[in-house]
Amino acid sequence: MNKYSICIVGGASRYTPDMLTMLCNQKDRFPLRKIVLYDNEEERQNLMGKYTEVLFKDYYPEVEEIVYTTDAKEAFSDIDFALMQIRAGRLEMRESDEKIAMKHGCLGQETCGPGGFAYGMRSVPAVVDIIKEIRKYSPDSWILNYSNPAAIVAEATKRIFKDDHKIINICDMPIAIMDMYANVLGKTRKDFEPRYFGLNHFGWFTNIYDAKTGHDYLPELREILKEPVEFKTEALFEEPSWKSTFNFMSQMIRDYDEYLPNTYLQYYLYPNKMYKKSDPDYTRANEVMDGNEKITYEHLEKVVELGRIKGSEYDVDPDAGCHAEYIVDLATALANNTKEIFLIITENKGSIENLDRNMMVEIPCRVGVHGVEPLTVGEVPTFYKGMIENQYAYEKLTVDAYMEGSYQKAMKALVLNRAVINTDVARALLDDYIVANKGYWPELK
Ligand SMILES: NC(=O)c1ccc[n+]([C@@H]2O[C@H](COP(=O)([O-])OP(=O)(O)OC[C@H]3O[C@@H](n4cnc5c(N)ncnc54)[C@H](O)[C@@H]3O)[C@@H](O)[C@H]2O)c1
Ligand SMILES: O=P(O)(O)OC[C@H]1O[C@H](O[C@H]2[C@H](O)[C@@H](O)[C@@H](O)O[C@@H]2CO)[C@H](O)[C@@H](O)[C@@H]1O
Ligand SMILES: [Mn+2]
Repeated sequence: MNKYSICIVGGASRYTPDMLTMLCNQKDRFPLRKIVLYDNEEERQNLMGKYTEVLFKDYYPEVEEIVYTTDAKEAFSDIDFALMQIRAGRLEMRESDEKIAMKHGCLGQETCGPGGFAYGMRSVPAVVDIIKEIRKYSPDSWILNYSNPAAIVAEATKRIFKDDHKIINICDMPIAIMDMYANVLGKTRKDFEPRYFGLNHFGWFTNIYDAKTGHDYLPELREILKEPVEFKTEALFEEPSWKSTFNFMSQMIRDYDEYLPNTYLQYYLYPNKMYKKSDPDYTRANEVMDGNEKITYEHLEKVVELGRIKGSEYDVDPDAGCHAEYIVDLATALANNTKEIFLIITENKGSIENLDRNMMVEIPCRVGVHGVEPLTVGEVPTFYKGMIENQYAYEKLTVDAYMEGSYQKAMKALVLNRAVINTDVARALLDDYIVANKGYWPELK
């Protein structure tokens, strides 16, 4: 079997440790010869690199080369897969995005509403620069991007890297939701074959088929989930804001008579409620900085200090997060031609018959050595069509604003966003974001 060389871009991300554990667990079906961590923050990168050395010494000694670097040439030469998870401006800028939105009376969220717009304008140039570097040194590598806001990043990569079918944009929220369904029904996510349509963080499950029998679990799931249920989940989702998000699915299911919604729709269908639920002085960015990020980094320090991990009090959870599993599943499908179905953010090209062919939709696709092959979705009903077209126009205008350096397009994008709507609010938001994002955003004229 081939052995692969992979680079984790944003190597010091708090998602990297779970990813590394998952790679150790999957060595039989996705064996590695080399792993590279690339980040632009040297200190964090070195700690993650040293942690990788300890972890792989104990769990993956077969890997011939471990590299951690801030140098693009060193990072991107001789790689088969780049797994991209950068956060331009880090959590400090996420905090700024969320708090500026709240200051203007809009919900403060990292990928939805005005926060997602601000993050998109930072993320696109950073992701584009990195992809150009990757293409210089490893032109044939697969690039699996899940840097957010994935909808906007995907629209930009489609336009800028035309016909590069080896750039794939993905999100694991639907996977996490399917894990919840599986838990509720006493199954595993892999027992299901989903049907889904929409945009990233803006979509609906239409069917949850049994992968063997074809039985559709969606009607019974809708009945069960009309009230919040207890379900076994990863530690992160025990946090109050995630709990509240999963519980809120019940409200959406009671209010709408079809399908099962992505959790992120709460921000667009109930923006006022979501705004009132949030603390303008302590947003999700603060929770992550004080919680998950702190815990992750303290763990790394302890392991590196001890110099070993297997059998120690800091040993890894072999059941690492579904986020990591999904990425490795996808890489395996591309490498081993498994033809499994994944929900991917891809160009519509007629899959959803009554939506723009060029729209970057999130839909089921078969994945194999030739890349992503979308399944046919058919037509979507008027309500969903209207919602999606409005949101996609916002996403397109955001990318236009970035590419043309246009203040007008940026303002129009914000007005189209269901969490903003008012022109005076859009202008005020934009003016504050321009100041806060100096050095990250292109100049808008
Ligand atoms: N699509 C999804 O479903 C999904 C799921 C989880 C996380 N994410 C995304 O993954 C990313 C990482 O999230 P996180 O919370 O771990 O953030 P984080 O800040 O902990 O880690 C991101 C890392 O990227 C690095 N970075 C930033 N800009 C860079 C650049 N230009 N070049 C190289 N490295 C750079 C940072 O130094 C940091 O170490 C975010 O974009 C997040 O939204 C996406
Ligand atoms: O508020 P955060 O930073 O905790 O989460 C934001 C991300 O939320 C989703 O990702 C989940 C993922 O679905 C789950 O499997 C697990 O790994 O945790 C992630 C959350 O940290 C969402 O899909 C991402 O786009 C967000 O970045
Ligand atoms: Mn996502």
